[in-house]
Amino acid sequence: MKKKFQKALQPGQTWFYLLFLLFAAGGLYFSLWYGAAGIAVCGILRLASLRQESERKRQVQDLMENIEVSGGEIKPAVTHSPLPTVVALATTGEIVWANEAFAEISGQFSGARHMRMTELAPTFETRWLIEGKEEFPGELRMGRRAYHVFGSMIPSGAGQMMMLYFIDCTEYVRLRDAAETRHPALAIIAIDNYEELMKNATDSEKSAILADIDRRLSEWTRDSSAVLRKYDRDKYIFIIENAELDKLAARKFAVLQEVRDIRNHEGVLATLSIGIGRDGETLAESYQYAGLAIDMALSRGGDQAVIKNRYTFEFYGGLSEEVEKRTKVKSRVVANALSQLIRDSSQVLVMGHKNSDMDAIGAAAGMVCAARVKGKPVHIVVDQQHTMASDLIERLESLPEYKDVFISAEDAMIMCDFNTLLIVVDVNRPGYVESEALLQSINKVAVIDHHRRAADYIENAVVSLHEPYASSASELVSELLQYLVPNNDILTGEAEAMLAGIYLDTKGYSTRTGVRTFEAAAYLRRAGAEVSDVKRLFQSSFDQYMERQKIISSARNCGQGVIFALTDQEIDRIAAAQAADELLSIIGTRASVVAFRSGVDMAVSARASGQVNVQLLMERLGGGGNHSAAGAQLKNTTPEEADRMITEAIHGYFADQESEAQ
Ligand SMILES: Nc1ncnc2c1ncn2[C@@H]1O[C@H](COP(=O)(O)O[C@H]2[C@@H](O)[C@H](n3cnc4c(N)ncnc43)O[C@@H]2COP(=O)(O)O)[C@@H](O)[C@H]1O
Ligand SMILES: [Mn+2]
Repeated sequence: MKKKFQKALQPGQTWFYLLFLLFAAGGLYFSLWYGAAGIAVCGILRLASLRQESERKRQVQDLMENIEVSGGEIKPAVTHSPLPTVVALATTGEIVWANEAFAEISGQFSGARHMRMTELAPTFETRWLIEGKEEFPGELRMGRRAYHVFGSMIPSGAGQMMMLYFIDCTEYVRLRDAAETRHPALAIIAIDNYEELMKNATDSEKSAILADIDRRLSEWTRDSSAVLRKYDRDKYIFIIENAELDKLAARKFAVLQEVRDIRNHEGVLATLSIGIGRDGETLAESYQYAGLAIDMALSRGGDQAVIKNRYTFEFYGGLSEEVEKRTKVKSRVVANALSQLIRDSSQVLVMGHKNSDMDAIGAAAGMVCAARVKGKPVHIVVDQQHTMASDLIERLESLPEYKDVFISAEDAMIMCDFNTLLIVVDVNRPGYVESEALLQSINKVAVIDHHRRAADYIENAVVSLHEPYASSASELVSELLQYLVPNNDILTGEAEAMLAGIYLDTKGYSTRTGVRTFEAAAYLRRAGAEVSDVKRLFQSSFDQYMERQKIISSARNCGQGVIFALTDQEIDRIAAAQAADELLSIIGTRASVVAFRSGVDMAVSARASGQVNVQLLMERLGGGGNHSAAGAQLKNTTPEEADRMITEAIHGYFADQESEAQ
């Protein structure tokens, strides 16, 4: 209604002139002259507009009559063509000419003229024509039917025109959609903690737990036409049609919560991981996607569902804390493979993440030790202007073995050859490594990391040790070193660097520690690391202490046990991380979030304990990290925008968690 009214009052429309005339006639009452002049102006304008309109019609007519194919006029052919055809103004989409076939499909025989294309087909747009393409992307819905639309631009005296042809594809779209909804997706379901659940259980308890999991899985799929089969003691294969899968996804894979209610006599909860592959060209490809998805679910800590399609991963769940589930066999196998790789390479480069910290540098020092003992030239690639480990780097640089070991990414690019081995530590996302260009230039890459995976991770690594249950990259490297070098070949400075990495990520052995963490620490202690020397690396400067206190004083309680502090000041990343750590120690706090300015961006550090997963919270802001420590970088964002975005992310996270729990 509003649109019609606006259109009626546009210049060129009869109503516009009638209204004008009414006002001018009203003027007669006040002054004969002004009234008469008004009526005359209105008449002149109307005449001019009629002339313009008829000129435009003539030009369009000319245009239609002058379109020729092989020298023959096609106007009658186009007019009577069974192919619905339209000529419309490119600027407004106003239809200036339509043939009989278009009038039939649009149901607007004479009325189609002067209507806009979007009035007939709301999703119509012209970007494809402007970009020089000949086909509208996807299908255009008009009424209850779907069309493939082809077209081109035609310059004319009446302005830029577009000529559009419509081919009915309703039946094709119906068949394709039906095939897509019935297309099978494949899933692998794994009991995450089978060993732990069954440990010390009697035979009857084991059977009861497994029967309970089987029953809950069957009930979950009962109303669908899915097929569920157990193929190993702790694994199931699951085949389901896409439409049914969408329903399970909409209910956030409720079986994850259902199974979490099962516990053994020691109180260990059962958790599942579900890896789903969909949209593969073949069943085999969907199965391959399912394999990647289950690996992804497990490497993010389990207790979640991951869907992998042709383009991306989607994540559901993952709220519980990860449970340690590692074997030393993997470390030994990786150590052997790394040893071989180092021996076969011309040189070794080691690289951590951007804004490297003591864990990244400590782990890198461990790898330098392995390469040095094997007699290979080795360097650590680091941006010394942007590091949180400058004191540690300085200490290492004072050792004769570390003279010229630290180099910039630019120098590394010049230095590397086709037989260089690049070892990436403490990071698995390509966009977060110290130098993405270097990562892309080297084809022999090994990855050693303890962070949960996000949708993008370094693919095609020749060797990968990825353990989200480990406290730190330094813990993993210490474990590898036990198989790679004799104990007395490790320099005290290297052992202390790795111990500093463990100390950092466990916050002085208070979080994320497992038996293996202490074993690694004991090994480093035997290699000569002094705990008091390590602790000295963590002393804050007076400025850092004051910055930390300043940000803590801006904290506010967001409810749900979340404390949020934001400052528009540019502060040291370490001070922000420490503030987030400290806020978490307030009684009743389940998560802390600290945001601060970093150039034109806003940086975020988040920490959590227990049930809150700050990795999922930070992923809402494009960041990542681990269950209990995560971060994000909000590009080109003001403090006010960051405040709004973070608050929304916190509310969104808890709203999702509540809907999942229902
Ligand atoms: N933009 C991002 N995208 C993806 N992931 C990100 C992003 N920003 C951060 N992350 C990940 O989040 C966690 C936590 O990062 P953080 O900066 O909050 O904390 C790290 C260090 O800043 C902090 N740290 C360094 N030195 C000290 C110190 N002397 N005292 C206290 N704290 C310190 O420790 C955190 C180390 O994290 P790690 O790299 O995971 O070991 C992190 O995973 C980022 O990768
Ligand atoms: Mn790190």
